[in-house]
This record gives sequence, C-alpha cells and structure tokens, in this order.
Amino acid sequence: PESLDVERIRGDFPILEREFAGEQLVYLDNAATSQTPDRVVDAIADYYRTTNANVHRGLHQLSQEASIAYEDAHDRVADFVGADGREEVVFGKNTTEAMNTVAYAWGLAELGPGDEVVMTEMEHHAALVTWQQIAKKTGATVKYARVDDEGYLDMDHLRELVTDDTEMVSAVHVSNTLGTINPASEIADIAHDHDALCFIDGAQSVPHMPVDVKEMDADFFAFSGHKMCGPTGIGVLYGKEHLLEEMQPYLYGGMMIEKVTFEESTWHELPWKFEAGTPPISQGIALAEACDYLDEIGMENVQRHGEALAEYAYDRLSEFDDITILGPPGDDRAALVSFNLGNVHAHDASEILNDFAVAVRAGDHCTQPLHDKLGIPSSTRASFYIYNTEEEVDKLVEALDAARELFA
Ligand SMILES: Cc1ncc(COP(=O)(O)O)c(CN[C@@H](CS)C(=O)O)c1O
Repeated sequence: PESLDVERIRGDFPILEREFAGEQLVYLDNAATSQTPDRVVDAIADYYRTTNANVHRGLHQLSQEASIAYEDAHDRVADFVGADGREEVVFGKNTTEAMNTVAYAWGLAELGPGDEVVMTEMEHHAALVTWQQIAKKTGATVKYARVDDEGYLDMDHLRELVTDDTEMVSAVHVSNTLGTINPASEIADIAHDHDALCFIDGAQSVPHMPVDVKEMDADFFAFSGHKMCGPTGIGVLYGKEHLLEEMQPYLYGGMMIEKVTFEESTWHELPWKFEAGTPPISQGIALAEACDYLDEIGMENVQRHGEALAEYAYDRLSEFDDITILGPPGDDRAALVSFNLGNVHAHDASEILNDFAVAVRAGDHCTQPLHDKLGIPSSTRASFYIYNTEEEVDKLVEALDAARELFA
C-alpha cells in the first residue's frame, strides 16, 4: 500500500522539476545526499533574515534568540533519535567528523597495544580509515567481521572476533553500498558482553527508518543532516552522557571553555564542550526543521516507501542476465541498489544514465575494501527517498538499455 503522498511531497522540492537535454531529472543519488524541501530552505533563509547572531548567550536580543534556537535544535534532534536531550547530542560538520571526535577524544586516550577495534568489511571510510589510523597511532589492532556471499554481516564471525581484548565495536547500521540493514542492537549486545563500547554509524539509517538509540543501546551513534532533508555542514554525534562527560575534548578554543587562565582552562558543560568555535548555527536550526518535516510524513512511511522502491528496482534489474546486483534480496534491504551492467565500467554506465538525466552514484561509495573483497573495481548505485517513484525506476532501466546498446 502506498505509504506516503509522493506527488504532494515532490511539490516541496522544486529542484525535481529541472530538465537536462530535454529529460526531467530523475534523482536517484539520495545515499550521497538528499534534496532539501522548501520549508528547510526557508528555515535557513529566515534565520539569516531575522535571527542571525552568534550564539552562547550574547546579551543582545538577536544573540539570545539565535542561542535559544540553536540550543533547542539539539533537543529536537535528540528527540528524533530517542536520545535523552541536548547533553547527549553534539553538532559538528558531518558523520565523518563525529566519528573522528570519538576516535580522537576517546580512542587516543583509551586504546593501546593489545587493544582491539572490531569493525565489519562493509564499513564506510569514515569509520574504517579513522579506526585504522587511530589503531596505528596507539598500537591497537583492527579486525573486520566478514560479509557473507549474500551481503549479510556474518554475526557468528563477529561474535568470534569480539573478545575481552576488544575495546570498541564500530559497525555501520545500513550499508551505503549493499543496502544491508545490520542488527545494531545485537551488535551492541555483543560488544557489551565483553565490556567493549559500540559505535553505530547511522548515516544511512536515520534518514530512512525510525531509530531509537536508547533501545539500540549504542554508546555512540553518528549521522548527517544533508542525507535527511537537511543542509550540508551539520552532522550529529550521539553519545551516552557519562561517556561524553568522561571524554576530554580534542578541538579547543572559544565556546567550549568555562574558565581560561594563562596556565589552565576548564571546559563548558555538555554538549558545548565538544563544539569549539562558532558552530553550524543555521544548519542546526534547519536540521530541526528537517526532523519536523520527516516526522510529519512518518518515519515508518519513509521506510516503507524507500524499501518498496528498492525492492521494485531489485526486481526490475533482476530481469536482465547481464546485471549483477550487490547485497541482500530485494525484500530485505534498505532504500538502495548497487549493481554492475556486464563489463561496462560503472563510470561509463552512469555517464549514459546522466545523458537521460538519471542521477546515480558510480564508484566505490567510500567502501574500497568492500569492493576489493567483492572483486570489482566499482559499482553503480541507485538510492531512493520520499520523492522517488516506480516510474523513475523504469526510467533508470530504460536508460540502462541505452548503456547496454552502446557498451555491451
Ligand atoms: C554509511 C556512511 N557513513 C558515513 C558517511 C559519511 O557521511 P558524511 O556526511 O560525508 O560525513 C556516509 C556518506 N556516504 C556517501 C558519501 S561517500 C555515499 O554516497 O554513500 C555513509 O554512507
């Protein structure tokens, strides 16, 4: 059953009316970044037109208003993912920065020779490279739980790898390449069974499904505003309050301090301790608006719509013997499908798709080790959101026919 009113929603995104070479845009690159609805764009414009000032409670009216709006945005975003409140929600640039915050502020202090960080083979570079490099700096070891032939995380192998030497289990909630939805709560339990912490990368889950970080019991969780109808320049680090309290900041400067002398400094309370310098004010306020926008649609409806489109795309692409699809079956995946067309390089395929105004991602999707494991240099990825339709999937398939004619 149709779970949301796509045509009404499409009216919120004027960009979808754009035409290239006489073809209307078919935007299927939502895993890279989503489009931005008018009311979120308006929230940004209204901020700069009416409320713009620096935050942290300057004494003048504008600063008071901007400070309250920015601080309240933390509460709204916390509520969106089931966190207790602003103390557990740090605003930064993006998911990548959120992961680096934990790697530097916790990892450098807590990891040493003999300690282990367990990840999965499907991790995005934001996690994989970060923990790989922090391990090198600290003498710790990284291990990778296998992805099986169907694209699922091998949970038995994960259980085997996590031992009392494990200090951190860092896993992606939804794979941006495979579409696999990992059992985040179970992963957290495995980590906690060995007194390890658990970091769940939620960049591809928060925009697409209901997420409750308390039910999941992740110790850290990260996501980006630009993938969920928000602007770029805002990412969110959720952390259990006692962990963020214990962690020392790694970015210093104004805003994050309480008292500074020539000899010593003390830190501001959470979350400001981790928000050094002038923060992403308009972006944070706009992200709160994006949360309202998505909640009005309903995250269950967002999930149902995206996964139905992914299943439809999986079925349509499966009609062709020369198309190889990555990841789990069509009825058990998030709102994306990565595939290859015969021996046509993903870049060539996506070039032809672009000639038909079909926008997809081609490459390794920042998961090069996973592509190496799969024995492929790259893949083409179609990823869906609230404004996409089955007709747009059909246009993708038609455009692939042209690529087949040209290259195969
Ligand atoms: C699972 C996962 N984890 C982290 C990131 C990083 O998000 P940033 O907002 O860029 O910091 C992403 C963003 N993946 C984009 C760019 S590579 C994609 O096209 O798939 C992601 O998918």
